[in-house]
Amino acid sequence: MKAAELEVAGVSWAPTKSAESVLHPTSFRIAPGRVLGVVGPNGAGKSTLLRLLYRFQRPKTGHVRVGGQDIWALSARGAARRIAAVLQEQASAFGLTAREIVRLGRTPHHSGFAASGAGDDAVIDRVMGALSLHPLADRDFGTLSGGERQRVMVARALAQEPQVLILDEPTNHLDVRNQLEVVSLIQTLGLTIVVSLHDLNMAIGVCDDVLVLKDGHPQGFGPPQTLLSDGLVSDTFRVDARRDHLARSGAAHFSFSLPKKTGPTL
Ligand SMILES: Nc1ncnc2c1ncn2[C@@H]1O[C@H](COP(=O)(O)OP(=O)(O)OP(=O)(O)O)[C@@H](O)[C@H]1O
Repeated sequence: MKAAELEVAGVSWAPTKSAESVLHPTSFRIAPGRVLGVVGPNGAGKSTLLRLLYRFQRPKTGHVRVGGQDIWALSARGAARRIAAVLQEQASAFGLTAREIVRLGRTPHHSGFAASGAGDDAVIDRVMGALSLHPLADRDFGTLSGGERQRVMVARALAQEPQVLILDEPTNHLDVRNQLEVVSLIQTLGLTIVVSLHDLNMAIGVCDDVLVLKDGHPQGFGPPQTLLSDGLVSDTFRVDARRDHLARSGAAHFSFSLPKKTGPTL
């Protein structure tokens, strides 16, 4: 799989008939193979931005370019060969086996009614192996655990052989072991990745750069080690945030508390 540059130039979005934008003009550029984390409080606009990146919604202003090409100048199939997404809600996948779901990732590579071939099987075997899914290949998706389903959906996205991978809260509902596995996978894929994360400590560990959003406004973009200061995090999340270094590993680590209330107490 070959990574490509992702360029986001002045994109904004508002619901139809609404004058109010939920995402205000946002710009950044990610070099091929870099990992961008999108962080911010609930309702900040993270999923909205991600929907623009995987061409589910058209931006009200601005452009998204992959490898220099505007994704809306491509066909839906052409875009799906370059960008794949792993989303939080996957209800439509019930009733199929794990392998059948991974096979769906090959659809953008077929023209017309062409059947899938040996090349597809090789890709499917490879990505299922990478995610340790062979033992689950014939299981009905609906019978899998949350962590197993997440691995199947990542495999389906990788079967698309994209250049850019979008992950919306990929560690939600996962136990510690599965969270670490997803994180380690993200770090080893070599794709250009945009991942929304609620866990800032995870963002520091995984991401080359982070974009901080608040109320649909970008608050900053840059390497997490320098961008995520106590002040920016406290202000964005309306908490008292304190960044320390873990004694054993020396890794940066945030802890949080509610701001002390001023004024009369009960
Ligand atoms: N289609 C829509 N119509 C109206 N409002 C919308 C629509 N899509 C998103 N919004 C609003 O835009 C804001 C941003 O939503 P979004 O889901 O992007 O936030 P988020 O940062 O992903 O939040 P969370 O962390 O809670 O998942 C919210 O107030 C949401 O209600």
